[in-house]
Amino acid sequence: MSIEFEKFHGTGNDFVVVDADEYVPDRGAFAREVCDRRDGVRLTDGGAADGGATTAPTDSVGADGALFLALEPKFSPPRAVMTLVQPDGSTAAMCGNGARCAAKWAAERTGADTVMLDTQAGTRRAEISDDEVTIEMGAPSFAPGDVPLAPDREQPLVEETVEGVEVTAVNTGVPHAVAFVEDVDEVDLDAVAPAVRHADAFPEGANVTFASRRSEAGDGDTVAFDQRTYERGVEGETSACGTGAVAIAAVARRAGEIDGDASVGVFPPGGRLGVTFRGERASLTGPAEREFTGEISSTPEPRRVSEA
Ligand SMILES: N[C@H](CCC[C@H](N)C(=O)O)C(=O)O
Repeated sequence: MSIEFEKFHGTGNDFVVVDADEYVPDRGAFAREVCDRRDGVRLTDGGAADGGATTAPTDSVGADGALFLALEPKFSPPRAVMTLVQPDGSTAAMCGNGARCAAKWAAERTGADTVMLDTQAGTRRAEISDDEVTIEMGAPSFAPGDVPLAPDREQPLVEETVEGVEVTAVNTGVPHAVAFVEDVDEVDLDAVAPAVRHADAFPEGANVTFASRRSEAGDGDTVAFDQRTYERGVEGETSACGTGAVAIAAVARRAGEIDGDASVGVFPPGGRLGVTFRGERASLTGPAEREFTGEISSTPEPRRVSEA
């Protein structure tokens, strides 16, 4: 049994997108398999033909996650239920770049330029233009129960040292530990981030995001930051992370470093993301592109519990 997929990326954060109507009995096993950068997604013959492929990789390309999308086209605007299953088989409640890809996917199928996405972090409205998607990201929360922090914790975790790194904890749909440093490129992410990601302070783990302020902003931004994020579930650095970009802006805002209505440019290795706020609610803007389509020839069947 083969499964059709479309490969998208949002600022280099890349996803295998699968219509929820496809028969995938074990999504965790599927994601583990297709996201593998050594043995994961391959194009089958003809896979590029119907997708207007811009690239046709012959080798495995892997992905940062598998997005399962259940389209409900009868609503106006159309809706889609989004589930992100990560390379380790876990699900994440929200993904800013994945949501922008999901919105683009739904827009291509329906012709709509506004799409409502139902995520585990809430319903998010997305506006799609030719090359960019803007998505509502809700109000970032520093509340201990929302991040979440350890159950006995009553105060937000702000500028505290966790495993040797000074971080502030915020939930922007998923938990992030944000550290401001002089130069993100000087950080040995694989050396320092895993301990923070697994720290007792974060009972459900955390994505670990480093940021440094650029001396000058461009592109109409009031302020700009460089970003590098080590992601839970990927267990490594990704080329971009949308919830992380919002987390940087939210922490800088809380610290009084930027004005409430600032237009914030965030630069992960994969490009530029824009973050703005209306009141406490954030929006995220950036490119979302379909790269190619393909088929995966088989999907792992669910394992019996005794084999797991
Ligand atoms: N890359 C995503 C975030 C995924 C978060 C996930 N790694 C987790 O919380 O476990 C983004 O663009 O926002």
